[in-house]
Amino acid sequence: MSPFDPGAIASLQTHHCFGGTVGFYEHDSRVCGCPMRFSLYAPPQMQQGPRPVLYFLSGLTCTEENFMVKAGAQRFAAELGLCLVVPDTSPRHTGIPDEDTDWVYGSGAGFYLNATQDPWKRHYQMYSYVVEELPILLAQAFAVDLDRQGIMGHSMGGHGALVIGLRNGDRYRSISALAPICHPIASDWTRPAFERYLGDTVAAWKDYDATELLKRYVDPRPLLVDQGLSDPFLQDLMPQSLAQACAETGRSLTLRQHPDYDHSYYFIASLIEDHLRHHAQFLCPGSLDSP
Ligand SMILES: N[C@@H](CCC(=O)N[C@@H](CS)C(=O)NCC(=O)O)C(=O)O
Repeated sequence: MSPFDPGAIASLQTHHCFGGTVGFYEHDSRVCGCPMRFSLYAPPQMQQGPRPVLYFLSGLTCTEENFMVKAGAQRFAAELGLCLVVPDTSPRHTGIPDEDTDWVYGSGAGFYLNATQDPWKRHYQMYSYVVEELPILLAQAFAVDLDRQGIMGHSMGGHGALVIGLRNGDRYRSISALAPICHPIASDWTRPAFERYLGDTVAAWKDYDATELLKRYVDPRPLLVDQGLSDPFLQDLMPQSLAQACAETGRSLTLRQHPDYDHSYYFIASLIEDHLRHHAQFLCPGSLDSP
């Protein structure tokens, strides 16, 4: 049996939506050593055969539900034939002391990395969960085409999408982010989580920092990033660090900065269509031909 064999999944609820289905699921994760939840939008085209998968990684405090309820992405996923998958943002109910006490680490704050430090390392393995275990699970249960995967995310999830996408050029054809945490090891807001999960070795932190990773991974996939200029977290998100790293390494980056938009799902809902169309260019080019 594969170490990433996800076992059986339980369907918690399903809802018909734009001709397809929004579903919420739970399974016993071997990688995280606890039950994990995710949501999935199956577009109507999935009834005819495998469709590309576009992951959305959510931000701090979110579950697998926020994006499905608030972003309004299903309308465009149904048009483009994209399967949307939204994992939870961390393991939960693991029994780790203080797991629920602070919103920037522990529950809802897995930072999409593999913790190496006690007490987190036994469960907080979100990087391997998203990259390895979840796709295998999906392929067992749904008509998904794992040769066509894209990844996007918001805030902490934007950080996750950039890091996971950059480090896995062979797995993800397309990457985008909304208000991503671009340089987490340089911010007093996010560095404490890295210290807890990864210890005090800066080299280990750099494996999960998009600005640092851009210097390591050179490939032609362009990045799309949107950022609101009335975002209260702007100072800690550091899009300028990402832009500078892209400029220095020749990476194609479309960084769109929007006056008046904040950090909320109102911002995400306003721009999500552009992100799905960005990914569709690479995941299902034919879908953009129709008017
Ligand atoms: N700490 C604040 C802010 C948390 C926050 O803004 N989280 C963002 C991601 S960084 C989010 O998407 N929240 C969920 C939502 O708006 O539905 C809170 O708990 O309300």
